[in-house]
Amino acid sequence: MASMSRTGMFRALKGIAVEMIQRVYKLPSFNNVLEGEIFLQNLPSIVTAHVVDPQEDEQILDMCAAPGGKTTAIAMLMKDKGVVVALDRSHNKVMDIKKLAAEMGLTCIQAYKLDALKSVRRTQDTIKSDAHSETLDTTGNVSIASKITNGDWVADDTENCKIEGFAPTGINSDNCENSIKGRYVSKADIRKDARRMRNGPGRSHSIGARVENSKGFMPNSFDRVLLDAPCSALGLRPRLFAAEETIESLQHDAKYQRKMFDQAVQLVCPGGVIVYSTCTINPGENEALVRYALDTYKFLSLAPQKPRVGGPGLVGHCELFDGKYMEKWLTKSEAELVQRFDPSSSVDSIGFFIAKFNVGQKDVKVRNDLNGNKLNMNFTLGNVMML
Ligand SMILES: C[S@@+](CC[C@H](N)C(=O)[O-])C[C@H]1O[C@@H](n2cnc3c(N)ncnc32)[C@H](O)[C@@H]1O
Repeated sequence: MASMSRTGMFRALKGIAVEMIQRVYKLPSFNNVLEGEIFLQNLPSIVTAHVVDPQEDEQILDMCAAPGGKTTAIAMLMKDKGVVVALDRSHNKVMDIKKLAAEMGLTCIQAYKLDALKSVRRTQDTIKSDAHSETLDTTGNVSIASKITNGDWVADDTENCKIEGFAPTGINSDNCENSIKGRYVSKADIRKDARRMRNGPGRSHSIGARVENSKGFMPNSFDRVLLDAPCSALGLRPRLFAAEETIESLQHDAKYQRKMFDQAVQLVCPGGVIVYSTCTINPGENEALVRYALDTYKFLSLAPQKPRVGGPGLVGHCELFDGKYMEKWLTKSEAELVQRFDPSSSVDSIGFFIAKFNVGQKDVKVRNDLNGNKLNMNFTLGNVMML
Protein backbone atom coordinates (compact mmCIF):
# COMPACT_ATOMS: atom_id res chain seq x y z
CA MET A 1 0.00 0.00 0.00
CA ALA A 2 1.34 3.45 -0.86
CA SER A 3 1.36 5.72 2.16
CA MET A 4 3.30 8.48 3.85
CA SER A 5 5.57 8.92 6.82
CA ARG A 6 4.24 9.72 10.28
CA THR A 7 5.72 13.25 10.10
CA GLY A 8 4.25 13.64 6.64
CA MET A 9 0.78 12.72 7.89
CA PHE A 10 0.84 15.51 10.45
CA ARG A 11 2.57 18.15 8.35
CA ALA A 12 1.79 17.59 4.66
CA LEU A 13 -1.14 19.33 3.04
CA LYS A 14 -1.88 16.49 0.73
CA GLY A 15 -1.14 12.81 0.48
CA ILE A 16 -2.73 9.48 1.25
CA ALA A 17 -4.31 8.93 4.65
CA VAL A 18 -4.79 5.40 5.88
CA GLU A 19 -7.62 4.26 8.10
CA MET A 20 -7.00 1.05 9.96
CA ILE A 21 -10.20 -0.99 9.90
CA GLN A 22 -8.73 -4.27 11.01
CA ARG A 23 -6.57 -4.28 14.11
CA VAL A 24 -3.19 -5.93 13.84
CA TYR A 25 -3.26 -6.92 17.49
CA LYS A 26 -6.24 -8.25 19.41
CA LEU A 27 -4.92 -6.66 22.60
CA PRO A 28 -6.84 -3.57 23.81
CA SER A 29 -4.88 -0.35 24.27
CA PHE A 30 -2.95 -0.28 27.53
CA ASN A 31 -2.07 3.41 27.34
CA ASN A 32 -2.19 4.90 30.85
CA VAL A 33 -3.60 1.68 32.25
CA LEU A 34 -2.00 0.67 35.57
CA GLU A 35 0.63 3.39 35.18
CA GLY A 36 3.81 2.46 37.01
CA GLU A 37 2.63 -1.12 37.35
CA ILE A 38 3.05 -2.30 33.80
CA PHE A 39 5.05 -1.12 30.81
CA LEU A 40 4.30 -2.73 27.48
CA GLN A 41 7.27 -3.89 25.47
CA ASN A 42 7.86 -5.82 22.30
CA LEU A 43 8.86 -9.43 22.83
CA PRO A 44 12.43 -8.97 21.47
CA SER A 45 13.00 -6.00 23.83
CA ILE A 46 12.18 -8.17 26.82
CA VAL A 47 14.38 -10.92 25.43
CA THR A 48 17.23 -8.38 25.10
CA ALA A 49 17.07 -7.42 28.79
CA HIS A 50 17.27 -11.11 29.74
CA VAL A 51 20.14 -11.70 27.31
CA VAL A 52 22.09 -8.92 29.09
CA ASP A 53 21.64 -11.15 32.15
CA PRO A 54 22.40 -8.39 34.68
CA GLN A 55 23.38 -9.49 38.17
CA GLU A 56 22.63 -7.73 41.43
CA ASP A 57 25.24 -5.12 42.45
CA GLU A 58 26.76 -4.89 39.00
CA GLN A 59 27.40 -1.67 37.08
CA ILE A 60 25.51 -1.68 33.81
CA LEU A 61 25.59 0.88 31.02
CA ASP A 62 22.63 1.38 28.69
CA MET A 63 24.13 3.67 26.04
CA CYS A 64 20.98 4.65 24.09
CA ALA A 65 18.34 4.22 26.71
CA ALA A 66 15.25 6.37 26.08
CA PRO A 67 12.42 5.89 26.76
CA GLY A 68 13.90 3.40 29.21
CA GLY A 69 12.05 0.17 28.45
CA LYS A 70 15.17 -1.98 28.56
CA THR A 71 16.80 0.12 31.29
CA THR A 72 13.89 -0.50 33.66
CA ALA A 73 13.65 -4.17 32.70
CA ILE A 74 17.37 -4.53 33.50
CA ALA A 75 16.98 -2.69 36.82
CA MET A 76 14.12 -5.01 37.75
CA LEU A 77 16.16 -8.10 36.91
CA MET A 78 18.82 -6.71 39.28
CA LYS A 79 16.16 -6.26 41.96
CA ASP A 80 17.08 -2.55 41.95
CA LYS A 81 20.51 -3.39 43.44
CA GLY A 82 23.63 -2.05 41.75
CA VAL A 83 23.79 0.78 39.22
CA VAL A 84 22.23 1.13 35.79
CA VAL A 85 23.58 4.17 33.97
CA ALA A 86 21.14 5.20 31.25
CA LEU A 87 22.31 7.63 28.56
CA ASP A 88 20.50 9.45 25.83
CA ARG A 89 21.54 12.48 23.84
CA SER A 90 18.14 14.15 24.08
CA HIS A 91 17.26 16.16 27.19
CA ASN A 92 13.56 15.38 26.96
CA LYS A 93 14.19 11.72 26.43
CA VAL A 94 16.38 11.60 29.54
CA MET A 95 13.39 13.10 31.37
CA ASP A 96 11.29 10.24 29.99
CA ILE A 97 13.73 7.69 31.40
CA LYS A 98 13.70 9.38 34.81
CA LYS A 99 9.92 9.57 34.78
CA LEU A 100 9.56 5.90 33.92
CA ALA A 101 12.13 4.89 36.56
CA ALA A 102 10.28 7.00 39.15
CA GLU A 103 6.89 5.56 38.19
CA MET A 104 8.30 2.10 38.64
CA GLY A 105 9.97 3.00 41.93
CA LEU A 106 13.43 2.05 40.65
CA THR A 107 16.27 3.89 42.36
CA CYS A 108 19.31 2.15 40.88
CA ILE A 109 18.93 4.01 37.58
CA GLN A 110 21.11 7.06 36.94
CA ALA A 111 20.04 8.81 33.74
CA TYR A 112 22.30 11.34 32.04
CA LYS A 113 22.27 13.39 28.88
CA LEU A 114 25.28 12.39 26.84
CA ASP A 115 26.14 11.76 23.22
CA ALA A 116 27.04 8.08 23.28
CA LEU A 117 29.74 8.80 20.72
CA LYS A 118 31.52 10.72 23.46
CA SER A 119 30.84 8.36 26.30
CA VAL A 120 34.49 7.59 27.00
CA ARG A 121 36.03 10.28 29.14
CA ARG A 122 39.01 12.03 27.73
CA THR A 123 41.93 11.84 30.13
CA GLN A 124 45.48 13.15 30.16
CA ASP A 125 46.67 9.70 29.13
CA THR A 126 44.29 9.38 26.23
CA ILE A 127 45.16 12.87 24.99
CA LYS A 128 48.86 12.02 25.08
CA SER A 129 48.25 8.80 23.24
CA ASP A 130 45.85 10.15 20.63
CA ALA A 131 48.55 10.28 18.00
CA HIS A 132 49.29 6.60 18.59
CA SER A 133 45.77 5.42 19.20
CA GLU A 134 44.53 6.79 15.94
CA THR A 135 46.94 4.65 14.03
CA LEU A 136 47.10 1.45 16.01
CA ASP A 137 44.64 -1.24 16.77
CA THR A 138 45.06 -4.67 18.22
CA THR A 139 46.13 -6.03 14.87
CA GLY A 140 48.38 -3.10 14.03
CA ASN A 141 45.98 -1.75 11.42
CA VAL A 142 44.66 1.77 11.11
CA SER A 143 41.73 2.04 13.42
CA ILE A 144 39.03 4.47 14.34
CA ALA A 145 38.29 2.14 17.19
CA SER A 146 40.52 3.70 19.77
CA LYS A 147 40.03 7.27 18.64
CA ILE A 148 38.28 9.32 21.26
CA THR A 149 36.10 12.14 20.02
CA ASN A 150 36.23 15.64 21.46
CA GLY A 151 35.10 15.09 25.02
CA ASP A 152 36.22 17.49 27.73
CA TRP A 153 39.65 17.00 29.19
CA VAL A 154 39.53 15.69 32.72
CA ALA A 155 42.32 14.90 35.12
CA ASP A 156 42.98 11.20 35.32
CA ASP A 157 42.47 11.03 39.06
CA THR A 158 39.44 8.80 39.02
CA GLU A 159 41.21 5.48 38.89
CA ASN A 160 39.40 4.05 41.87
CA CYS A 161 35.97 5.33 40.97
CA LYS A 162 34.42 3.31 38.25
CA ILE A 163 31.45 5.54 37.52
CA GLU A 164 31.11 9.27 37.86
CA GLY A 165 29.33 9.94 41.09
CA PHE A 166 29.32 6.33 42.12
CA ALA A 167 31.59 4.67 44.60
CA PRO A 168 31.93 0.96 43.93
CA THR A 169 31.71 -1.41 46.86
CA GLY A 170 34.69 -1.22 49.14
CA ILE A 171 35.70 2.30 48.14
CA ASN A 172 35.07 5.22 50.41
CA SER A 173 32.48 7.38 48.74
CA ASP A 174 34.01 10.56 50.21
CA ASN A 175 37.29 9.90 48.47
CA CYS A 176 35.41 9.15 45.33
CA GLU A 177 33.39 12.34 45.59
CA ASN A 178 36.51 14.44 46.14
CA SER A 179 38.45 12.91 43.33
CA ILE A 180 35.81 13.31 40.67
CA LYS A 181 35.25 16.47 38.71
CA GLY A 182 31.54 15.92 38.58
CA ARG A 183 28.63 16.00 40.97
CA TYR A 184 28.34 13.16 43.41
CA VAL A 185 24.93 11.59 43.02
CA SER A 186 23.97 9.79 46.17
CA LYS A 187 21.19 7.24 46.51
CA ALA A 188 19.32 9.88 48.53
CA ASP A 189 19.53 12.31 45.58
CA ILE A 190 18.16 9.67 43.28
CA ARG A 191 15.30 8.91 45.67
CA LYS A 192 14.55 12.66 45.96
CA ASP A 193 14.45 12.95 42.16
CA ALA A 194 12.16 9.94 41.99
CA ARG A 195 9.78 11.51 44.52
CA ARG A 196 9.75 14.79 42.60
CA MET A 197 8.98 12.90 39.43
CA ARG A 198 6.13 10.96 41.04
CA ASN A 199 4.60 13.94 42.80
CA GLY A 200 5.10 16.51 40.05
CA PRO A 201 6.03 20.16 40.74
CA GLY A 202 5.80 20.99 44.41
CA ARG A 203 4.46 24.15 46.06
CA SER A 204 7.59 26.02 45.04
CA HIS A 205 6.61 25.27 41.43
CA SER A 206 9.96 23.70 40.87
CA ILE A 207 10.06 21.52 37.83
CA GLY A 208 10.53 17.80 38.24
CA ALA A 209 13.85 16.01 38.39
CA ARG A 210 16.94 17.63 36.91
CA VAL A 211 18.66 16.26 33.87
CA GLU A 212 22.39 15.98 34.41
CA ASN A 213 24.94 16.18 31.64
CA SER A 214 27.64 13.58 31.89
CA LYS A 215 31.24 14.05 30.77
CA GLY A 216 31.57 10.37 30.04
CA PHE A 217 33.12 7.46 31.88
CA MET A 218 36.54 5.98 32.37
CA PRO A 219 37.50 2.99 30.23
CA ASN A 220 36.72 -0.43 31.74
CA SER A 221 34.01 1.01 34.00
CA PHE A 222 31.11 -1.36 33.42
CA ASP A 223 30.40 -5.03 33.96
CA ARG A 224 27.91 -5.07 31.11
CA VAL A 225 27.08 -2.63 28.33
CA LEU A 226 23.88 -2.61 26.31
CA LEU A 227 24.01 -0.79 22.98
CA ASP A 228 20.42 -0.74 21.75
CA ALA A 229 21.49 1.32 18.80
CA PRO A 230 19.58 3.96 16.87
CA CYS A 231 18.96 2.30 13.52
CA SER A 232 16.97 2.39 10.31
CA ALA A 233 14.07 0.76 12.24
CA LEU A 234 13.19 -1.39 9.24
CA GLY A 235 11.83 -4.05 11.59
CA LEU A 236 9.05 -1.95 13.12
CA ARG A 237 5.54 -3.27 12.48
CA PRO A 238 2.95 -2.08 11.72
CA ARG A 239 4.71 0.58 9.74
CA LEU A 240 3.57 2.90 7.03
CA PHE A 241 6.67 2.45 4.97
CA ALA A 242 7.63 5.74 3.47
CA ALA A 243 10.66 4.50 1.56
CA GLU A 244 12.81 7.23 3.04
CA GLU A 245 15.81 4.97 3.43
CA THR A 246 18.44 4.92 0.71
CA ILE A 247 21.52 2.73 0.34
CA GLU A 248 23.54 5.76 1.48
CA SER A 249 21.40 6.37 4.58
CA LEU A 250 21.62 2.70 5.53
CA GLN A 251 25.40 2.80 5.16
CA HIS A 252 25.50 5.94 7.26
CA ASP A 253 23.48 4.22 10.00
CA ALA A 254 25.94 1.33 9.99
CA LYS A 255 28.93 3.67 10.38
CA TYR A 256 27.25 5.47 13.27
CA GLN A 257 26.62 2.15 15.02
CA ARG A 258 30.24 1.06 14.61
CA LYS A 259 31.47 4.25 16.23
CA MET A 260 29.11 3.70 19.14
CA PHE A 261 30.23 0.10 19.40
CA ASP A 262 33.86 1.30 19.59
CA GLN A 263 32.89 3.33 22.65
CA ALA A 264 31.11 0.36 24.21
CA VAL A 265 34.25 -1.75 23.79
CA GLN A 266 36.30 0.76 25.72
CA LEU A 267 33.82 1.13 28.55
CA VAL A 268 33.23 -2.53 29.31
CA CYS A 269 35.72 -4.17 31.62
CA PRO A 270 37.70 -7.27 30.68
CA GLY A 271 35.59 -10.30 31.53
CA GLY A 272 32.44 -8.26 30.91
CA VAL A 273 29.64 -8.48 28.37
CA ILE A 274 28.39 -6.29 25.51
CA VAL A 275 24.92 -6.76 24.08
CA TYR A 276 24.19 -5.09 20.76
CA SER A 277 20.63 -4.84 19.47
CA THR A 278 18.63 -3.09 16.75
CA CYS A 279 15.04 -3.05 15.57
CA THR A 280 16.02 -3.34 11.93
CA ILE A 281 16.22 -6.25 9.50
CA ASN A 282 19.05 -4.58 7.55
CA PRO A 283 22.06 -6.95 7.73
CA GLY A 284 24.44 -4.01 7.25
CA GLU A 285 23.46 -2.82 10.74
CA ASN A 286 23.33 -6.32 12.23
CA GLU A 287 25.48 -9.19 10.93
CA ALA A 288 27.98 -6.77 9.31
CA LEU A 289 28.39 -4.97 12.66
CA VAL A 290 29.10 -8.28 14.35
CA ARG A 291 31.66 -9.13 11.64
CA TYR A 292 33.33 -5.74 12.17
CA ALA A 293 33.37 -6.28 15.94
CA LEU A 294 34.88 -9.77 15.77
CA ASP A 295 37.47 -8.81 13.13
CA THR A 296 38.51 -5.58 14.87
CA TYR A 297 38.60 -6.70 18.48
CA LYS A 298 40.22 -10.08 18.78
CA PHE A 299 39.34 -10.25 22.47
CA LEU A 300 35.61 -10.33 21.69
CA SER A 301 33.75 -13.58 21.12
CA LEU A 302 30.08 -14.30 20.50
CA ALA A 303 28.27 -15.66 23.53
CA PRO A 304 25.25 -17.97 23.57
CA GLN A 305 21.98 -16.21 24.42
CA LYS A 306 19.25 -17.12 26.86
CA PRO A 307 16.37 -17.10 26.13
CA ARG A 308 16.51 -18.00 22.44
CA VAL A 309 13.37 -16.95 20.64
CA GLY A 310 14.61 -15.56 17.33
CA GLY A 311 16.25 -17.42 14.47
CA PRO A 312 19.89 -17.54 13.36
CA GLY A 313 21.70 -14.66 11.66
CA LEU A 314 22.67 -14.40 8.01
CA VAL A 315 25.65 -16.32 6.69
CA GLY A 316 28.03 -15.19 3.94
CA HIS A 317 28.31 -11.78 2.39
CA CYS A 318 26.62 -9.48 -0.09
CA GLU A 319 28.04 -7.47 -2.95
CA LEU A 320 26.51 -4.39 -4.51
CA PHE A 321 27.46 -2.10 -7.37
CA ASP A 322 29.48 -4.72 -9.30
CA GLY A 323 31.51 -5.63 -6.25
CA LYS A 324 32.38 -2.02 -5.38
CA TYR A 325 30.53 -2.41 -2.09
CA MET A 326 30.81 -5.55 -0.04
CA GLU A 327 29.29 -6.44 3.30
CA LYS A 328 30.70 -9.41 5.19
CA TRP A 329 28.25 -11.28 7.39
CA LEU A 330 28.70 -14.36 9.59
CA THR A 331 30.00 -17.89 9.47
CA LYS A 332 27.50 -20.65 10.12
CA SER A 333 28.61 -21.21 13.70
CA GLU A 334 28.56 -17.47 14.43
CA ALA A 335 25.08 -17.14 12.90
CA GLU A 336 23.76 -19.73 15.38
CA LEU A 337 24.84 -17.52 18.29
CA VAL A 338 22.96 -14.34 17.34
CA GLN A 339 19.18 -13.88 17.28
CA ARG A 340 17.44 -12.45 14.23
CA PHE A 341 13.72 -11.85 14.66
CA ASP A 342 12.12 -12.06 11.26
CA PRO A 343 8.70 -10.33 11.22
CA SER A 344 7.43 -12.87 8.70
CA SER A 345 8.32 -15.84 10.92
CA SER A 346 5.89 -17.71 13.16
CA VAL A 347 7.19 -15.85 16.23
CA ASP A 348 5.11 -12.91 14.99
CA SER A 349 7.28 -10.16 16.44
CA ILE A 350 8.79 -6.98 15.08
CA GLY A 351 12.04 -7.37 13.15
CA PHE A 352 14.91 -7.29 15.61
CA PHE A 353 18.51 -8.41 16.07
CA ILE A 354 20.54 -9.30 19.17
CA ALA A 355 24.23 -10.16 19.48
CA LYS A 356 25.97 -10.87 22.77
CA PHE A 357 29.75 -10.62 23.14
CA ASN A 358 32.01 -11.91 25.87
CA VAL A 359 34.93 -9.58 26.49
CA GLY A 360 38.31 -11.21 27.07
CA GLN A 361 41.56 -9.58 28.18
CA LYS A 362 42.02 -6.32 26.32
CA ASP A 363 45.77 -5.85 26.73
CA VAL A 364 47.54 -6.93 23.61
CA LYS A 365 51.22 -6.67 22.79
CA VAL A 366 51.53 -4.71 19.59
CA ARG A 367 54.51 -6.08 17.74
CA ASN A 368 54.61 -3.81 14.73
CA ASP A 369 53.46 -0.35 13.90
CA LEU A 370 52.09 0.53 10.49
CA ASN A 371 55.60 0.82 9.11
CA GLY A 372 56.54 -2.57 10.42
CA ASN A 373 58.69 -1.16 13.26
CA LYS A 374 58.81 -3.16 16.44
CA LEU A 375 57.09 -1.31 19.27
CA ASN A 376 57.92 -2.18 22.81
CA MET A 377 54.49 -1.16 24.00
CA ASN A 378 51.72 -2.56 26.03
CA PHE A 379 48.61 -1.50 24.15
CA THR A 380 45.37 -1.04 25.99
CA LEU A 381 42.36 0.35 24.17
CA GLY A 382 42.44 4.11 24.42
CA ASN A 383 45.89 4.11 26.04
CA VAL A 384 49.37 3.44 24.82
CA MET A 385 51.71 2.98 27.73
CA MET A 386 55.46 2.71 27.43
CA LEU A 387 56.69 -0.33 29.31
C1 LIG B 1 16.33 2.32 19.70
S1 LIG B 1 16.06 3.74 20.67
C2 LIG B 1 16.39 3.13 22.29
C3 LIG B 1 15.23 2.40 22.92
C4 LIG B 1 15.51 2.07 24.37
N1 LIG B 1 16.72 1.29 24.51
C5 LIG B 1 14.36 1.31 25.01
O1 LIG B 1 14.40 0.07 25.03
O2 LIG B 1 13.45 1.94 25.53
C6 LIG B 1 17.52 4.65 20.33
C7 LIG B 1 17.75 5.86 21.22
O3 LIG B 1 19.07 6.33 20.92
C8 LIG B 1 19.09 7.71 21.12
N2 LIG B 1 20.29 8.23 20.43
C9 LIG B 1 20.49 8.44 19.12
N3 LIG B 1 21.74 8.88 18.90
C10 LIG B 1 22.34 8.96 20.12
C11 LIG B 1 23.63 9.35 20.57
N4 LIG B 1 24.57 9.78 19.71
N5 LIG B 1 23.89 9.30 21.88
C12 LIG B 1 22.95 8.88 22.77
N6 LIG B 1 21.71 8.50 22.41
C13 LIG B 1 21.41 8.54 21.11
C14 LIG B 1 17.76 8.20 20.59
O4 LIG B 1 17.41 9.43 21.21
C15 LIG B 1 16.83 7.04 20.99
O5 LIG B 1 16.18 7.36 22.19
